[in-house]
Amino acid sequence: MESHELARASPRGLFQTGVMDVITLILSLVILAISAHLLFAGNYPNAPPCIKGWIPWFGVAFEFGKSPLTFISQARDKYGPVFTVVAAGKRLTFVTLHEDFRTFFMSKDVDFEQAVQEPVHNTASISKESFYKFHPACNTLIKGRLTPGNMAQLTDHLCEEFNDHLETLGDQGSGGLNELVRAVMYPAVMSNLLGKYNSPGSPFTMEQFKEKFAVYDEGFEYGSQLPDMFLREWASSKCWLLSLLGNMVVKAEDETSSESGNRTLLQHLVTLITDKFLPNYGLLMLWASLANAIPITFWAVAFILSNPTVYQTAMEQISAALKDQDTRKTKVTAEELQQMPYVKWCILEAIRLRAPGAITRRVVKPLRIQNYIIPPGDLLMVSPYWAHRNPHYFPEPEEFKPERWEKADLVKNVFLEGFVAFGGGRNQCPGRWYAIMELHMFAALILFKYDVTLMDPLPKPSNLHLVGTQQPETLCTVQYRHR
Ligand code: HEM
Repeated sequence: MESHELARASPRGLFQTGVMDVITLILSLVILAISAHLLFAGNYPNAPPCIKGWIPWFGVAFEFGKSPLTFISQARDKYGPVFTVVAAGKRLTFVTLHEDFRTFFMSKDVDFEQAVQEPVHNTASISKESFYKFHPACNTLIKGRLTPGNMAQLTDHLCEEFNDHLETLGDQGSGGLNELVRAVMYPAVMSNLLGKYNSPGSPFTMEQFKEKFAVYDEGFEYGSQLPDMFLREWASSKCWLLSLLGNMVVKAEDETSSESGNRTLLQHLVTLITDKFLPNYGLLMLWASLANAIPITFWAVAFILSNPTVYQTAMEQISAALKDQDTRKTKVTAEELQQMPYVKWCILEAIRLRAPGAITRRVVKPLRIQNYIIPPGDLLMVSPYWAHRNPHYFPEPEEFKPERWEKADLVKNVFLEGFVAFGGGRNQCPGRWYAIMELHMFAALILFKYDVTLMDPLPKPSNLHLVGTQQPETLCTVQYRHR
Protein backbone atom coordinates (compact mmCIF):
# COMPACT_ATOMS: atom_id res chain seq x y z
CA MET A 1 0.00 0.00 0.00
CA GLU A 2 2.56 2.53 1.14
CA SER A 3 4.77 1.96 -1.86
CA HIS A 4 1.81 2.70 -4.16
CA GLU A 5 0.98 5.87 -2.29
CA LEU A 6 4.58 7.00 -2.44
CA ALA A 7 4.83 6.28 -6.14
CA ARG A 8 1.83 8.56 -6.63
CA ALA A 9 3.41 11.28 -4.55
CA SER A 10 6.63 11.12 -6.54
CA PRO A 11 5.97 10.42 -10.21
CA ARG A 12 9.50 11.46 -11.08
CA GLY A 13 10.47 8.02 -9.72
CA LEU A 14 9.12 6.70 -13.00
CA PHE A 15 12.01 8.20 -14.88
CA GLN A 16 14.72 6.51 -12.80
CA THR A 17 17.04 5.18 -15.49
CA GLY A 18 16.05 7.48 -18.33
CA VAL A 19 16.70 11.01 -17.00
CA MET A 20 19.81 11.70 -19.07
CA ASP A 21 18.18 10.25 -22.17
CA VAL A 22 15.19 12.53 -21.69
CA ILE A 23 17.38 15.61 -21.20
CA THR A 24 19.39 14.83 -24.35
CA LEU A 25 16.23 14.28 -26.34
CA ILE A 26 14.66 17.47 -25.04
CA LEU A 27 17.73 19.57 -25.85
CA SER A 28 17.87 18.24 -29.42
CA LEU A 29 14.18 18.86 -29.87
CA VAL A 30 14.54 22.40 -28.48
CA ILE A 31 17.12 23.24 -31.16
CA LEU A 32 15.13 21.63 -33.93
CA ALA A 33 11.94 23.32 -32.90
CA ILE A 34 13.07 26.92 -32.50
CA SER A 35 12.28 27.86 -36.07
CA ALA A 36 8.96 26.03 -35.99
CA HIS A 37 8.17 27.90 -32.79
CA LEU A 38 8.80 31.25 -34.44
CA LEU A 39 6.27 30.41 -37.12
CA PHE A 40 3.85 28.77 -34.72
CA ALA A 41 0.60 30.73 -34.57
CA GLY A 42 2.44 33.71 -36.07
CA ASN A 43 -0.43 34.43 -38.47
CA TYR A 44 -3.03 34.85 -35.77
CA PRO A 45 -2.69 38.31 -34.24
CA ASN A 46 -6.00 37.82 -32.41
CA ALA A 47 -4.78 34.69 -30.64
CA PRO A 48 -5.33 34.67 -26.85
CA PRO A 49 -2.59 35.76 -24.39
CA CYS A 50 0.20 33.21 -24.53
CA ILE A 51 2.31 31.99 -21.59
CA LYS A 52 5.41 30.67 -23.27
CA GLY A 53 8.28 31.30 -20.82
CA TRP A 54 11.71 32.10 -22.23
CA ILE A 55 12.83 28.70 -23.55
CA PRO A 56 11.50 28.18 -27.09
CA TRP A 57 9.51 24.97 -27.62
CA PHE A 58 9.93 23.87 -23.99
CA GLY A 59 7.90 26.85 -22.82
CA VAL A 60 6.64 26.64 -19.24
CA ALA A 61 6.62 22.82 -19.15
CA PHE A 62 8.38 22.66 -15.76
CA GLU A 63 6.15 25.14 -13.94
CA PHE A 64 3.04 23.71 -15.57
CA GLY A 65 4.02 20.07 -14.93
CA LYS A 66 4.79 20.68 -11.25
CA SER A 67 1.18 21.49 -10.43
CA PRO A 68 -1.03 21.87 -13.51
CA LEU A 69 -4.26 22.56 -11.63
CA THR A 70 -2.71 25.41 -9.62
CA PHE A 71 -1.09 26.78 -12.78
CA ILE A 72 -4.44 26.92 -14.61
CA SER A 73 -6.15 28.81 -11.80
CA GLN A 74 -3.29 31.34 -11.43
CA ALA A 75 -3.10 31.85 -15.21
CA ARG A 76 -6.84 32.50 -15.39
CA ASP A 77 -6.57 35.15 -12.66
CA LYS A 78 -3.65 36.82 -14.42
CA TYR A 79 -4.51 36.50 -18.14
CA GLY A 80 -8.31 36.28 -18.23
CA PRO A 81 -10.76 33.56 -19.24
CA VAL A 82 -8.96 32.35 -22.41
CA PHE A 83 -5.19 31.81 -22.48
CA THR A 84 -2.60 29.60 -24.16
CA VAL A 85 0.13 27.67 -22.37
CA VAL A 86 3.17 26.53 -24.38
CA ALA A 87 4.61 23.35 -22.88
CA ALA A 88 6.96 20.84 -24.53
CA GLY A 89 6.07 21.85 -28.08
CA LYS A 90 2.33 21.92 -27.49
CA ARG A 91 0.00 24.89 -27.38
CA LEU A 92 -2.74 24.25 -24.83
CA THR A 93 -5.51 26.84 -25.04
CA PHE A 94 -7.74 26.86 -21.98
CA VAL A 95 -11.32 28.08 -22.07
CA THR A 96 -12.70 28.71 -18.61
CA LEU A 97 -16.10 30.39 -19.12
CA HIS A 98 -19.15 28.12 -19.08
CA GLU A 99 -20.64 30.15 -21.96
CA ASP A 100 -17.82 28.82 -24.20
CA PHE A 101 -18.22 25.14 -23.27
CA ARG A 102 -20.89 24.64 -25.93
CA THR A 103 -18.41 25.66 -28.62
CA PHE A 104 -15.87 23.27 -27.10
CA PHE A 105 -18.28 20.33 -27.17
CA MET A 106 -20.28 21.05 -30.33
CA SER A 107 -18.17 23.03 -32.83
CA LYS A 108 -17.27 21.26 -36.08
CA ASP A 109 -13.97 23.15 -36.00
CA VAL A 110 -12.62 21.05 -33.11
CA ASP A 111 -11.95 17.33 -33.13
CA PHE A 112 -11.68 14.71 -30.36
CA GLU A 113 -9.91 11.99 -32.32
CA GLN A 114 -7.16 14.30 -33.55
CA ALA A 115 -6.56 15.43 -29.97
CA VAL A 116 -6.21 11.95 -28.49
CA GLN A 117 -4.68 9.91 -31.35
CA GLU A 118 -1.07 10.45 -30.28
CA PRO A 119 -1.68 9.74 -26.55
CA VAL A 120 -3.64 6.63 -27.62
CA HIS A 121 -0.69 5.51 -29.71
CA ASN A 122 1.72 6.01 -26.79
CA THR A 123 -0.44 4.39 -24.13
CA ALA A 124 -2.03 1.51 -26.04
CA SER A 125 0.30 1.12 -29.06
CA ILE A 126 -2.59 1.47 -31.52
CA SER A 127 -1.52 2.68 -34.98
CA LYS A 128 -2.87 5.95 -36.34
CA GLU A 129 -4.62 4.18 -39.26
CA SER A 130 -6.32 1.66 -37.00
CA PHE A 131 -7.46 4.35 -34.55
CA TYR A 132 -9.07 6.57 -37.20
CA LYS A 133 -10.65 3.50 -38.80
CA PHE A 134 -12.18 1.86 -35.71
CA HIS A 135 -12.61 4.56 -33.08
CA PRO A 136 -15.98 5.96 -34.24
CA ALA A 137 -17.61 2.50 -34.37
CA CYS A 138 -16.03 1.57 -31.02
CA ASN A 139 -17.49 4.68 -29.43
CA THR A 140 -20.95 3.94 -30.88
CA LEU A 141 -20.77 0.34 -29.67
CA ILE A 142 -19.84 1.22 -26.07
CA LYS A 143 -22.47 3.98 -25.96
CA GLY A 144 -25.09 1.53 -27.23
CA ARG A 145 -24.20 -1.18 -24.69
CA LEU A 146 -24.03 1.08 -21.63
CA THR A 147 -27.31 3.02 -21.95
CA PRO A 148 -29.33 3.70 -18.75
CA GLY A 149 -31.86 1.13 -20.01
CA ASN A 150 -29.20 -1.61 -20.20
CA MET A 151 -27.91 -1.07 -16.66
CA ALA A 152 -30.33 -3.55 -15.05
CA GLN A 153 -28.69 -6.34 -17.13
CA LEU A 154 -25.37 -5.64 -15.46
CA THR A 155 -26.38 -4.97 -11.84
CA ASP A 156 -27.07 -8.57 -10.67
CA HIS A 157 -23.72 -9.87 -11.81
CA LEU A 158 -21.83 -6.81 -10.55
CA CYS A 159 -23.51 -7.17 -7.15
CA GLU A 160 -22.42 -10.84 -6.90
CA GLU A 161 -18.87 -9.84 -7.81
CA PHE A 162 -18.79 -7.03 -5.24
CA ASN A 163 -20.11 -9.41 -2.55
CA ASP A 164 -17.50 -12.05 -3.36
CA HIS A 165 -14.59 -9.63 -3.31
CA LEU A 166 -15.81 -7.70 -0.25
CA GLU A 167 -16.04 -11.00 1.64
CA THR A 168 -12.32 -11.60 1.05
CA LEU A 169 -11.67 -8.69 3.45
CA GLY A 170 -12.62 -11.04 6.29
CA ASP A 171 -14.55 -10.30 9.48
CA GLN A 172 -12.47 -7.34 10.52
CA GLY A 173 -9.27 -5.54 9.71
CA SER A 174 -7.67 -2.27 8.71
CA GLY A 175 -5.83 -0.87 5.71
CA GLY A 176 -5.65 1.92 3.17
CA LEU A 177 -9.10 2.77 1.80
CA ASN A 178 -7.65 3.32 -1.67
CA GLU A 179 -6.11 -0.14 -1.69
CA LEU A 180 -9.32 -1.70 -0.38
CA VAL A 181 -11.35 -0.08 -3.15
CA ARG A 182 -8.88 -1.29 -5.78
CA ALA A 183 -8.83 -4.86 -4.39
CA VAL A 184 -12.61 -5.11 -4.77
CA MET A 185 -13.31 -3.01 -7.85
CA TYR A 186 -10.49 -4.03 -10.18
CA PRO A 187 -11.56 -7.67 -10.43
CA ALA A 188 -15.31 -7.04 -10.09
CA VAL A 189 -15.56 -4.41 -12.83
CA MET A 190 -13.18 -6.27 -15.09
CA SER A 191 -15.26 -9.41 -14.78
CA ASN A 192 -18.54 -7.54 -15.23
CA LEU A 193 -17.51 -5.67 -18.38
CA LEU A 194 -14.93 -7.90 -20.01
CA GLY A 195 -16.09 -11.35 -18.91
CA LYS A 196 -15.92 -13.65 -15.89
CA TYR A 197 -13.98 -16.48 -17.40
CA ASN A 198 -11.58 -14.02 -18.89
CA SER A 199 -10.55 -12.57 -15.56
CA PRO A 200 -7.23 -13.65 -14.21
CA GLY A 201 -8.24 -16.77 -12.29
CA SER A 202 -5.61 -17.53 -9.68
CA PRO A 203 -5.00 -15.23 -6.69
CA PHE A 204 -1.37 -14.94 -7.79
CA THR A 205 -2.30 -13.65 -11.23
CA MET A 206 -4.85 -11.29 -9.74
CA GLU A 207 -2.18 -9.83 -7.44
CA GLN A 208 0.08 -9.39 -10.44
CA PHE A 209 -2.73 -7.79 -12.39
CA LYS A 210 -3.40 -5.28 -9.62
CA GLU A 211 0.28 -4.43 -9.39
CA LYS A 212 0.75 -4.04 -13.17
CA PHE A 213 -2.44 -2.08 -13.63
CA ALA A 214 -1.54 0.29 -10.76
CA VAL A 215 1.85 1.03 -12.38
CA TYR A 216 0.21 1.50 -15.79
CA ASP A 217 -2.46 3.82 -14.39
CA GLU A 218 0.01 5.83 -12.28
CA GLY A 219 2.30 6.43 -15.26
CA PHE A 220 -0.49 6.93 -17.82
CA GLU A 221 -0.11 10.70 -18.06
CA TYR A 222 3.65 10.54 -18.61
CA GLY A 223 3.23 7.49 -20.84
CA SER A 224 0.81 9.43 -23.03
CA GLN A 225 3.51 12.04 -23.76
CA LEU A 226 6.77 10.09 -23.92
CA PRO A 227 7.98 7.08 -25.93
CA ASP A 228 8.23 3.76 -24.04
CA MET A 229 12.06 3.87 -23.92
CA PHE A 230 11.92 6.62 -21.26
CA LEU A 231 9.53 4.79 -18.94
CA ARG A 232 10.80 1.25 -18.73
CA GLU A 233 8.82 -0.06 -15.76
CA TRP A 234 5.66 1.51 -17.10
CA ALA A 235 6.28 0.11 -20.60
CA SER A 236 6.82 -3.39 -19.21
CA SER A 237 3.51 -3.17 -17.30
CA LYS A 238 1.83 -2.13 -20.54
CA CYS A 239 3.29 -5.18 -22.32
CA TRP A 240 2.14 -7.47 -19.51
CA LEU A 241 -1.39 -6.08 -19.69
CA LEU A 242 -1.44 -6.33 -23.50
CA SER A 243 -0.52 -9.99 -23.35
CA LEU A 244 -3.21 -10.59 -20.70
CA LEU A 245 -5.75 -8.88 -22.95
CA GLY A 246 -4.46 -11.00 -25.86
CA ASN A 247 -5.40 -14.17 -23.91
CA MET A 248 -8.73 -12.71 -22.92
CA VAL A 249 -9.51 -11.90 -26.56
CA VAL A 250 -8.84 -15.51 -27.60
CA LYS A 251 -11.34 -16.71 -24.98
CA ALA A 252 -13.84 -14.01 -25.91
CA GLU A 253 -13.61 -15.10 -29.58
CA ASP A 254 -14.47 -18.67 -28.56
CA GLU A 255 -17.56 -17.47 -26.74
CA THR A 256 -19.04 -14.93 -29.16
CA SER A 257 -21.74 -17.41 -30.10
CA SER A 258 -23.56 -16.56 -26.84
CA GLU A 259 -26.75 -14.48 -27.17
CA SER A 260 -26.09 -10.86 -28.08
CA GLY A 261 -27.77 -9.54 -24.90
CA ASN A 262 -25.46 -11.62 -22.68
CA ARG A 263 -22.23 -10.72 -24.39
CA THR A 264 -19.52 -8.77 -22.60
CA LEU A 265 -18.11 -5.56 -24.05
CA LEU A 266 -15.01 -7.49 -25.06
CA GLN A 267 -17.11 -10.04 -26.96
CA HIS A 268 -18.77 -7.17 -28.81
CA LEU A 269 -15.40 -5.59 -29.61
CA VAL A 270 -14.23 -8.93 -31.04
CA THR A 271 -16.95 -8.78 -33.67
CA LEU A 272 -16.13 -5.17 -34.55
CA ILE A 273 -12.36 -4.81 -34.68
CA THR A 274 -10.78 -6.85 -37.41
CA ASP A 275 -7.11 -5.88 -37.13
CA LYS A 276 -4.27 -7.02 -34.86
CA PHE A 277 -4.88 -4.18 -32.38
CA LEU A 278 -7.95 -5.83 -30.84
CA PRO A 279 -6.23 -6.55 -27.46
CA ASN A 280 -4.96 -2.96 -27.46
CA TYR A 281 -8.52 -1.64 -27.70
CA GLY A 282 -9.38 -4.00 -24.84
CA LEU A 283 -6.64 -2.41 -22.75
CA LEU A 284 -7.92 1.10 -23.51
CA MET A 285 -11.42 0.02 -22.55
CA LEU A 286 -10.14 -1.52 -19.32
CA TRP A 287 -8.23 1.64 -18.44
CA ALA A 288 -11.17 3.94 -19.25
CA SER A 289 -13.48 1.84 -17.08
CA LEU A 290 -11.22 1.83 -14.02
CA ALA A 291 -8.99 4.91 -14.08
CA ASN A 292 -11.56 7.56 -13.09
CA ALA A 293 -14.05 5.36 -11.29
CA ILE A 294 -11.62 3.92 -8.72
CA PRO A 295 -10.32 7.19 -7.22
CA ILE A 296 -13.83 8.65 -7.20
CA THR A 297 -15.14 5.60 -5.33
CA PHE A 298 -12.41 6.24 -2.77
CA TRP A 299 -13.47 9.88 -2.44
CA ALA A 300 -17.19 9.09 -2.27
CA VAL A 301 -16.74 6.62 0.61
CA ALA A 302 -14.21 8.90 2.36
CA PHE A 303 -16.50 11.97 2.08
CA ILE A 304 -19.44 9.99 3.52
CA LEU A 305 -17.39 8.55 6.40
CA SER A 306 -15.82 11.89 7.29
CA ASN A 307 -19.13 13.68 7.70
CA PRO A 308 -21.32 12.27 10.54
CA THR A 309 -24.59 13.87 9.33
CA VAL A 310 -24.06 12.66 5.77
CA TYR A 311 -23.14 9.19 7.06
CA GLN A 312 -26.25 8.98 9.22
CA THR A 313 -28.60 10.05 6.41
CA ALA A 314 -26.96 7.64 3.96
CA MET A 315 -27.13 4.76 6.46
CA GLU A 316 -30.83 5.39 7.15
CA GLN A 317 -31.62 5.06 3.45
CA ILE A 318 -29.38 2.01 2.95
CA SER A 319 -30.86 0.21 5.98
CA ALA A 320 -34.42 1.05 4.92
CA ALA A 321 -33.87 -0.20 1.37
CA LEU A 322 -31.97 -3.40 2.26
CA LYS A 323 -33.83 -4.02 5.56
CA ASP A 324 -32.93 -7.36 7.17
CA GLN A 325 -30.97 -8.81 4.25
CA ASP A 326 -28.09 -11.20 4.81
CA THR A 327 -24.91 -9.12 5.18
CA ARG A 328 -22.81 -11.95 3.67
CA LYS A 329 -24.72 -12.23 0.40
CA THR A 330 -26.50 -8.93 0.04
CA LYS A 331 -28.55 -8.41 -3.08
CA VAL A 332 -28.89 -4.85 -4.34
CA THR A 333 -31.18 -4.49 -7.34
CA ALA A 334 -31.69 -1.49 -9.63
CA GLU A 335 -35.02 -0.83 -7.82
CA GLU A 336 -33.31 -0.84 -4.43
CA LEU A 337 -30.74 1.64 -5.71
CA GLN A 338 -33.63 3.91 -6.66
CA GLN A 339 -34.74 3.84 -3.03
CA MET A 340 -31.42 5.40 -1.99
CA PRO A 341 -31.41 8.76 -3.84
CA TYR A 342 -29.34 10.45 -1.13
CA VAL A 343 -26.51 7.94 -1.63
CA LYS A 344 -26.61 8.73 -5.36
CA TRP A 345 -26.36 12.45 -4.57
CA CYS A 346 -23.26 11.67 -2.48
CA ILE A 347 -21.75 9.89 -5.49
CA LEU A 348 -22.51 12.78 -7.86
CA GLU A 349 -21.16 15.29 -5.34
CA ALA A 350 -17.91 13.28 -5.06
CA ILE A 351 -17.67 13.23 -8.88
CA ARG A 352 -18.28 17.00 -8.96
CA LEU A 353 -15.53 17.73 -6.44
CA ARG A 354 -12.98 15.34 -7.93
CA ALA A 355 -13.78 15.80 -11.63
CA PRO A 356 -11.06 15.32 -14.29
CA GLY A 357 -8.39 18.04 -14.40
CA ALA A 358 -8.82 18.61 -18.14
CA ILE A 359 -10.49 17.34 -21.29
CA THR A 360 -9.31 18.17 -24.76
CA ARG A 361 -10.11 18.72 -28.46
CA ARG A 362 -7.83 19.63 -31.40
CA VAL A 363 -8.65 22.89 -33.20
CA VAL A 364 -8.88 22.03 -36.91
CA LYS A 365 -10.04 25.41 -38.32
CA PRO A 366 -9.58 28.93 -36.90
CA LEU A 367 -12.03 29.12 -34.01
CA ARG A 368 -13.58 32.23 -32.48
CA ILE A 369 -13.89 32.25 -28.69
CA GLN A 370 -14.71 35.54 -26.93
CA ASN A 371 -12.80 38.08 -29.05
CA TYR A 372 -9.97 35.73 -29.86
CA ILE A 373 -9.19 33.50 -32.83
CA ILE A 374 -7.68 30.19 -31.74
CA PRO A 375 -5.23 28.89 -34.37
CA PRO A 376 -5.64 25.41 -35.90
CA GLY A 377 -3.32 22.88 -34.28
CA ASP A 378 -3.93 24.17 -30.73
CA LEU A 379 -5.22 21.72 -28.16
CA LEU A 380 -8.36 23.28 -26.75
CA MET A 381 -8.76 22.50 -23.05
CA VAL A 382 -11.61 22.64 -20.53
CA SER A 383 -11.02 21.87 -16.86
CA PRO A 384 -14.08 20.18 -15.31
CA TYR A 385 -12.26 20.39 -11.94
CA TRP A 386 -12.23 24.21 -12.09
CA ALA A 387 -15.60 24.49 -13.88
CA HIS A 388 -17.14 22.79 -10.82
CA ARG A 389 -15.70 25.45 -8.53
CA ASN A 390 -17.71 28.27 -10.10
CA PRO A 391 -19.94 29.57 -7.25
CA HIS A 392 -22.54 30.78 -9.77
CA TYR A 393 -23.39 27.13 -10.59
CA PHE A 394 -22.26 25.51 -7.33
CA PRO A 395 -22.62 27.81 -4.28
CA GLU A 396 -19.96 27.09 -1.62
CA PRO A 397 -18.15 25.05 -4.27
CA GLU A 398 -15.51 23.48 -1.99
CA GLU A 399 -18.15 22.05 0.36
CA PHE A 400 -19.35 18.45 0.05
CA LYS A 401 -23.12 19.12 -0.12
CA PRO A 402 -25.08 16.13 -1.49
CA GLU A 403 -28.38 18.06 -1.09
CA ARG A 404 -27.48 20.33 -4.01
CA TRP A 405 -28.33 17.38 -6.28
CA GLU A 406 -31.96 17.46 -5.16
CA LYS A 407 -32.54 20.08 -7.90
CA ALA A 408 -31.25 17.79 -10.68
CA ASP A 409 -33.85 15.81 -12.63
CA LEU A 410 -32.03 12.51 -12.14
CA VAL A 411 -35.10 10.45 -13.02
CA LYS A 412 -34.72 11.87 -16.53
CA ASN A 413 -30.94 11.47 -16.34
CA VAL A 414 -30.33 15.22 -16.33
CA PHE A 415 -27.35 16.51 -14.31
CA LEU A 416 -27.05 19.95 -12.68
CA GLU A 417 -26.33 22.88 -14.98
CA GLY A 418 -22.58 23.49 -15.17
CA PHE A 419 -21.67 19.83 -14.42
CA VAL A 420 -19.17 18.61 -17.04
CA ALA A 421 -17.33 15.75 -15.30
CA PHE A 422 -18.21 13.38 -18.15
CA GLY A 423 -17.38 15.84 -20.93
CA GLY A 424 -19.99 16.52 -23.60
CA GLY A 425 -21.03 16.32 -27.23
CA ARG A 426 -20.38 13.27 -29.42
CA ASN A 427 -17.51 12.05 -27.26
CA GLN A 428 -19.13 12.44 -23.88
CA CYS A 429 -18.11 9.56 -21.58
CA PRO A 430 -20.10 6.53 -22.79
CA GLY A 431 -19.55 4.82 -19.41
CA ARG A 432 -21.24 7.52 -17.30
CA TRP A 433 -24.42 5.59 -16.40
CA TYR A 434 -22.39 2.51 -15.57
CA ALA A 435 -19.99 4.63 -13.47
CA ILE A 436 -22.82 6.14 -11.42
CA MET A 437 -24.50 2.76 -10.96
CA GLU A 438 -21.31 0.93 -9.89
CA LEU A 439 -20.27 3.65 -7.42
CA HIS A 440 -23.79 3.81 -5.99
CA MET A 441 -23.86 0.05 -5.53
CA PHE A 442 -20.36 -0.17 -4.09
CA ALA A 443 -21.02 2.56 -1.50
CA ALA A 444 -24.35 0.98 -0.45
CA LEU A 445 -22.84 -2.51 -0.17
CA ILE A 446 -19.68 -1.70 1.76
CA LEU A 447 -21.57 0.46 4.26
CA PHE A 448 -24.34 -2.13 4.71
CA LYS A 449 -21.96 -5.08 5.12
CA TYR A 450 -19.25 -3.39 7.18
CA ASP A 451 -19.00 -0.92 9.99
CA VAL A 452 -16.21 1.25 8.55
CA THR A 453 -14.32 3.96 10.48
CA LEU A 454 -11.83 6.49 9.11
CA MET A 455 -8.57 6.41 11.10
CA ASP A 456 -6.89 9.33 9.26
CA PRO A 457 -8.13 12.80 8.38
CA LEU A 458 -9.62 13.16 4.89
CA PRO A 459 -6.58 13.53 2.56
CA LYS A 460 -6.12 16.48 0.23
CA PRO A 461 -6.39 15.75 -3.50
CA SER A 462 -3.04 15.57 -5.28
CA ASN A 463 -2.62 18.35 -7.84
CA LEU A 464 0.10 16.55 -9.81
CA HIS A 465 -2.09 15.21 -12.57
CA LEU A 466 -4.05 16.93 -15.30
CA VAL A 467 -5.54 13.88 -17.02
CA GLY A 468 -8.32 12.21 -15.08
CA THR A 469 -9.53 12.51 -11.52
CA GLN A 470 -7.37 13.35 -8.53
CA GLN A 471 -5.70 10.79 -6.32
CA PRO A 472 -5.46 11.26 -2.52
CA GLU A 473 -2.23 12.99 -1.53
CA THR A 474 -1.69 10.89 1.60
CA LEU A 475 -2.58 7.49 2.99
CA CYS A 476 -6.11 7.16 4.36
CA THR A 477 -6.53 4.20 6.72
CA VAL A 478 -9.87 2.66 7.63
CA GLN A 479 -10.85 0.06 10.22
CA TYR A 480 -13.72 -2.25 9.31
CA ARG A 481 -15.83 -4.88 11.04
CA HIS A 482 -18.39 -7.14 9.38
CA ARG A 483 -21.93 -6.38 10.55
C1 HEM B 1 -16.63 8.62 -12.39
C2 HEM B 1 -16.10 7.95 -13.36
C3 HEM B 1 -15.80 8.49 -14.74
C4 HEM B 1 -15.51 9.78 -15.14
C5 HEM B 1 -15.41 11.03 -14.28
C6 HEM B 1 -15.30 9.73 -16.58
C7 HEM B 1 -15.01 10.83 -17.36
C8 HEM B 1 -14.75 10.77 -18.72
C9 HEM B 1 -14.42 11.90 -19.54
C10 HEM B 1 -14.33 13.35 -19.04
C11 HEM B 1 -14.24 11.47 -20.79
C12 HEM B 1 -13.88 12.34 -22.02
C13 HEM B 1 -15.16 13.01 -22.52
C14 HEM B 1 -14.93 14.19 -23.43
O1 HEM B 1 -13.79 14.43 -23.84
O2 HEM B 1 -15.92 14.89 -23.73
C15 HEM B 1 -14.42 10.03 -20.80
C16 HEM B 1 -14.27 9.22 -21.89
C17 HEM B 1 -14.49 7.87 -21.86
N1 HEM B 1 -14.96 7.12 -20.82
FE1 HEM B 1 -15.34 7.79 -18.97
N2 HEM B 1 -15.47 8.44 -17.00
C18 HEM B 1 -15.78 7.65 -15.92
C19 HEM B 1 -16.04 6.30 -15.93
C20 HEM B 1 -16.06 5.51 -17.05
C21 HEM B 1 -16.43 4.11 -17.06
C22 HEM B 1 -16.88 3.30 -15.84
C23 HEM B 1 -16.29 3.68 -18.35
C24 HEM B 1 -16.59 2.31 -18.93
C25 HEM B 1 -17.49 1.52 -18.47
C26 HEM B 1 -15.83 4.80 -19.13
C27 HEM B 1 -15.55 4.75 -20.48
C28 HEM B 1 -15.08 5.82 -21.22
C29 HEM B 1 -14.66 5.71 -22.61
C30 HEM B 1 -14.61 4.43 -23.44
C31 HEM B 1 -14.28 7.00 -23.02
C32 HEM B 1 -13.73 7.42 -24.38
C33 HEM B 1 -14.86 7.86 -25.29
C34 HEM B 1 -14.41 8.09 -26.72
O3 HEM B 1 -13.37 7.55 -27.10
O4 HEM B 1 -15.10 8.80 -27.46
N3 HEM B 1 -15.71 5.89 -18.31
N4 HEM B 1 -14.75 9.64 -19.51
